[in-house]
Amino acid sequence: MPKTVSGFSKFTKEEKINWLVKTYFTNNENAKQTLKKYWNSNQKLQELHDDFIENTISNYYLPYGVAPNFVINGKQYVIPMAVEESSVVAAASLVAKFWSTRGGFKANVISTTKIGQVHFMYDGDFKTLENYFSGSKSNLLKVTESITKNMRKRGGGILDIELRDKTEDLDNYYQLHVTFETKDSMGANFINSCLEAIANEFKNNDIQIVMSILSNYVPECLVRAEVSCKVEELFKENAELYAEKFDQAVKIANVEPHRAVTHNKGIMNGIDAVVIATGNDFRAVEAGCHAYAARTGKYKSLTNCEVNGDDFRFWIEIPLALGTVGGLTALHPLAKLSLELLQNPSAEELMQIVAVAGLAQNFAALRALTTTGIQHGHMKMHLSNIIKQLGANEEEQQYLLNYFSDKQVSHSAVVGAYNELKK
Ligand SMILES: CC(C)(COP(=O)([O-])OP(=O)([O-])OC[C@H]1O[C@@H](n2cnc3c(N)ncnc32)[C@H](O)[C@@H]1OP(=O)([O-])[O-])[C@@H](O)C(=O)NCCC(=O)NCCSC(=O)C[C@@](C)(O)CC(=O)[O-]
Ligand SMILES: NC(=O)C1=CN([C@@H]2O[C@H](COP(=O)(O)OP(=O)(O)OC[C@H]3O[C@@H](n4cnc5c(N)ncnc54)[C@H](O)[C@@H]3O)[C@@H](O)[C@H]2O)C=CC1
Repeated sequence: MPKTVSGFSKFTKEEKINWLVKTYFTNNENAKQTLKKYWNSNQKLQELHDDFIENTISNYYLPYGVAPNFVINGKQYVIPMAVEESSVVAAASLVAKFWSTRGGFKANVISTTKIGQVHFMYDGDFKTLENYFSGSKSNLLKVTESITKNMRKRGGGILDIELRDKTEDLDNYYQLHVTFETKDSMGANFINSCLEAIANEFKNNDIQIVMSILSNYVPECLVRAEVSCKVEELFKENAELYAEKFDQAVKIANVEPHRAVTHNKGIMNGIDAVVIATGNDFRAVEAGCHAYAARTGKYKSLTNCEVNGDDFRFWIEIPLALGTVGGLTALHPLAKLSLELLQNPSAEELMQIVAVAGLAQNFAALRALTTTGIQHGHMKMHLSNIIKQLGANEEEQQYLLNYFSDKQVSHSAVVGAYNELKK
């Protein structure tokens, strides 16, 4: 077993790679070459990426695609998507085009409040704590003034500080529950700085601060996106039957968590791709969306459907804490480019775009699932990946793509056809 390494963080990049390949790889040169192949030839750009995180030894890049023809609240968009999974961008593009001739997507932001909490322990009389809190509340706001000054000028800042008694859940546990408006920033660093200043001012001999941190659960930072049309506009044939099956698919996701998780994974295919492309924090968005899906105590669909006579309506309501300033949004050249492609949206507009991407993705998946089945389209897009994995040359690749143009694609069918060709 390799020995623990000390001082690794102080090694140069080259030294880190040398240590790694010597310790963990049998073919040192090959591993080194793979890592180096992904370095950017522009040294400045590479240094920028090196500095995003710690112990950077290479870049791990995702394909960056675009889905054109989105119409959101009457405005045209090309949506950037950073994602590794085939058929996601194709599905978004297909659905964007489909809805562009049916009134497009309608989206609106319901609320934009973010939350942060100072968690603390207190083993005394609640009335005394309440009095102490109300006596110090104005001071708690005062100590954050230098941090919130610019945000207040933008119309944001701290909205309120509440004392919450959580002793029913955990002995001696209380919170300062703080609400924020962070305008065009996601606000994580801003919120955390405010919370630490508040905690520092609030603590006393009887109050033990445990931690001060924003919450990634933001049910009051909500966005809604919707599509609607007449049932007969939905499907070329058997529209009523397929609309009913589509509706049932959503209902199933609402009652069956195993299905709901996959259903919501499909939604996140669209959401994460845009969140990543715009330099936002996809872990925060993922955690918040799944918590919202489970807000009733049961994990459910993030989308809803209604078929009312001739009318079809399909919508999503999700919490999204996004930024169009701060974080990596201006620092990562591709994130910056994505925002420019989206015509430099405000955070609220970006919330609408991301919600639409999630809804579009779910529409594509449900339409495929309830009609042809998912594998038909997905495997059509995945075909070239399978062919490349087999090591087919250009000519063989072309032959196999033609061969499968009118056949069902599966991994074993492609392997079979390739082996036949090689005979
Ligand atoms: C895959 C499609 C789009 C094929 O759909 P199709 O009707 O066979 O496509 P087409 O070849 O007739 O082309 C029509 C349009 O689709 C788009 N399109 C088509 N091909 C491409 C391409 N190569 N590159 C870019 N765009 C493409 C594009 O907009 C194109 O229009 P055009 O540009 O020609 O004017 C369709 O079958 C589909 O939407 N399937 C669903 C795919 C899906 O949901 N994938 C997600 C991954 S599966 C998963 O992870 C989630 C899941 C499914 O488990 C979630 C759940 O269970 O709910
Ligand atoms: N739990 C979590 O989600 C955590 C996330 N993070 C990271 O924090 C980063 C996001 O934090 P932020 O505070 O948003 O970024 P940030 O620290 O880059 O700050 C953004 C700043 O931009 C300024 N600003 C300029 N114009 C503005 C406008 N129009 N509206 C609002 N602010 C404007 C404000 O001073 C604001 O504080 C992300 O990279 C995220 O990954 C950090 C800690 C925890």
